[in-house]
Amino acid sequence: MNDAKILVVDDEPAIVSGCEMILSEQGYHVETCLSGREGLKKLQTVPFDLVLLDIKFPNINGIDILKILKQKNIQVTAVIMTGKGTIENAVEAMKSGAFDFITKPFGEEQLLEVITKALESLTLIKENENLKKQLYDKFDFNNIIGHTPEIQKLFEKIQRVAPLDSTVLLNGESGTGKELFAHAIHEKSNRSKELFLAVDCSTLASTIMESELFGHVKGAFTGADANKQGIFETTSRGTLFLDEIASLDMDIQGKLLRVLETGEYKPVGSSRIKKTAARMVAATNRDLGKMVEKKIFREDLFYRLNVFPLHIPPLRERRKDIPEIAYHFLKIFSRKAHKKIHGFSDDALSALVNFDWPGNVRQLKNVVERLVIMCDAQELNYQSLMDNFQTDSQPAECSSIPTNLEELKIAKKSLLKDRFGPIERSFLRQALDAAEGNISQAARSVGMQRSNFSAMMKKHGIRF
Ligand SMILES: Nc1ncnc2c1ncn2[C@@H]1O[C@H](COP(=O)(O)OP(=O)(O)OP(=O)(O)O)[C@@H](O)[C@H]1O
Repeated sequence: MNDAKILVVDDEPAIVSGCEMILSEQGYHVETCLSGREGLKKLQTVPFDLVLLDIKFPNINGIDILKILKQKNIQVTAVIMTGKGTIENAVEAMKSGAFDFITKPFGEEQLLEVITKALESLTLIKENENLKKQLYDKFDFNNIIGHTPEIQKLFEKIQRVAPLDSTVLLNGESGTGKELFAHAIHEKSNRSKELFLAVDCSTLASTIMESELFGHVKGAFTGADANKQGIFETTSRGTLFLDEIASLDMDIQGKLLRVLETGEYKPVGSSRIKKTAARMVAATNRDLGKMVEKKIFREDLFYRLNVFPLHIPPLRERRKDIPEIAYHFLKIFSRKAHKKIHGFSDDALSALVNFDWPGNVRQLKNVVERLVIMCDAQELNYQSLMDNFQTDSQPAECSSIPTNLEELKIAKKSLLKDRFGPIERSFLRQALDAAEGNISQAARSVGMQRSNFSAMMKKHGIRF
């Protein structure tokens, strides 16, 4: 938000001109006032994104200014400048709605850090407001939601590969949307009028899998009392989505390779060759390259599948998509439940953005669904979110059994984080509630340094 409009209000000319210089150099539009009254007047007449406000003026103090702005419903993010030893005032200012404070004297780095943090939070608040406005009229159903460059690049690649017959290999953690993207490939291809069939390769035993995929003839095995058409034949000229391809055993891998190379296969028990024109899209949450190295996945099949690999990043690597996805599901589930919920509170949305989502979009979807079911208010707030995170504490997803010490350590760390995160958040909330929002007091009451306590708050997206 480098085009943000910032007002600097202080009666010390050196501070005003110093801040003006540093902030203008970053591209911000800066205006200045040398008295509290002048600053207040300006804030009431001109819209600013942020005000950097001294706490002490001869006629009016910064806290009074904040209170007047609040009464008049003037929205501006405030960062308060305080002198040494006036920490209590700073806390009061935060309670009156200031986003943060900075203690004088401060350096360029400190100033820019606090301003960047405040503006980042403002961006999220504005986005929340926009999404609330759009909630009941804009989103399209059944969409793949995502505007981050990572997802936009994926869309672009899908546009290019969809009309071709090339095999696509989707890779991504569980719940990132692999099936949704596979479907999008089908929809954007010339086969969109044909069938899209999804097969989860991990659910069927290999003996059944072969006959499921390729069909069988009467008498091929005990119980085969009639000819049966396989999935390839059913798919015909459509798209076959092979999910969890890493679960296929070596024998079927060989048969699949033949289909990919020649389009030919034999039903179980038959010597007659059949041909398929199905397009294949495969998906896995495992590292097939590593499986090849360990000789548990065929190298030739890997290269055949890997013609056009698409990686879907986990949600924690595209956090900017979280608000829009959360609102997308809010719209779907509130309609379903016949509830008119206006949106998420800012701190609830911030917590959603900061959570790591080990179960990715699927987990976010489940949390929002549960929130909507439980919600009797017009807004989904932080507390209801916390309550629902706690009931969401099912074992964190561990996509595969670790195969070495390093992987084991990573899995352990991630499980600990998933279990511990909600407890840590509730711990902070409890201390803050008991201290009526006074951060220093809350930190003291639990035996922590204020700086560590606020760092932990920041990690969980808690603002006071
Ligand atoms: N970008 C997105 N926008 C909207 N919904 C999404 C998005 N990504 C995933 N979803 C939804 O999240 C859920 C999980 O997605 P999907 O089943 O495609 O994930 P997956 O990667 O195939 O999971 P798994 O590996 O466990 O099979 C689905 O309900 C899907 O519709």
